[in-house]
Amino acid sequence: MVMGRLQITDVAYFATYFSETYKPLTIVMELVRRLHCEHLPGSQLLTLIDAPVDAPEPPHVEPWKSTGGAIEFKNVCFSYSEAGKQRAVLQDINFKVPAGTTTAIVGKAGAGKSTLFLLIMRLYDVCSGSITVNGTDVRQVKATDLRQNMVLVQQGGTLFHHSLDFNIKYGSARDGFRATSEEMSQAARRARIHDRIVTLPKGYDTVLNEDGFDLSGGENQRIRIARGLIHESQILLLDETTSALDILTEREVQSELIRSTKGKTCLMIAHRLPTIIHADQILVLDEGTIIERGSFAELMALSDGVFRKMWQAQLREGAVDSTA
Ligand SMILES: Nc1ncnc2c1ncn2[C@@H]1O[C@H](COP(=O)(O)OP(=O)(O)OP(=O)(O)O)[C@@H](O)[C@H]1O
Repeated sequence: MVMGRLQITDVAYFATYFSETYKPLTIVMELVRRLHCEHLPGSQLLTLIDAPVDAPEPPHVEPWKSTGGAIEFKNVCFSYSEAGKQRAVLQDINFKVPAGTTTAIVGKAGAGKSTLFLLIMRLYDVCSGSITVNGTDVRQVKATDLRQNMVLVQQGGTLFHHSLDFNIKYGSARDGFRATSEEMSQAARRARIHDRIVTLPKGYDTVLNEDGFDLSGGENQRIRIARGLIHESQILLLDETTSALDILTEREVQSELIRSTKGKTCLMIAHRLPTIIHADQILVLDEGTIIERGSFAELMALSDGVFRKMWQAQLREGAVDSTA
């Protein structure tokens, strides 16, 4: 079953991701955080764990680096195994994300949106069909090589009990913490958190939960956005990234995200629809199938369309302003 190799940063990265959904892994997360932050410098830890990855990998694969960020799903079906039974979650999913474009994914809770990201990152393999990144089937490359080309920023998630500097630069951990202080503050500016950080007595050296500084949910989210922006990857996976922000800040951060992700392939799962107006394509997912697709204007032109109804519902709730 297992053939790959895992580094400490991968453990931390995916434990962070899973800690939201799989509570037992918060224990792993805590362990990693302690190791990472209290005992050794991060750079030394990069090679500390060389443990197997729980994912099947083809033998003897050459190191792989994608030269572009195009993604394609072809006839993808996927089921989770639940109490020994298979439960179908995605059926016959087909879509293309050309390199450098933005695709938004919307749909009800449980529709299967986040599962698409898990499959792209190969945390699970498709049951049938295929997913390619820049033309290469993701099952043909090492998971670590694949993930080197992408970054996931999600709604929840954990920051380290360490300085803000470390927490943001952690986005470049897989590149050997190569990010400079200038790149870090640039990413923080884009995520609209720089101005807040520089008002703190210790600035970027402020240690979270020490130095009298604790983060609000929105600030936490902006630090993680800055961390995501610092990572030099061709593919950005944004899962409800700006949902903890108030509407005004969300708009600001969103427009910065659009600016800073220019040229990168971006997939974003969004609940608040005004944040995805400018996406090149929007996919509407329902119970594991794509029921509508098109640009914002195309979907709004469907008089009885599901997207249009979602928009109108949000308009009534006040989540959409009529001038958006
Ligand atoms: N590890 C798992 N094992 C079994 N079922 C799972 C697992 N993860 C997710 N599911 C189920 O698969 C379905 C799709 O989940 P997914 O998280 O992809 O939906 P989603 O559209 O992202 O939902 P939300 O908007 O609430 O985040 C849901 O019914 C969920 O309960």
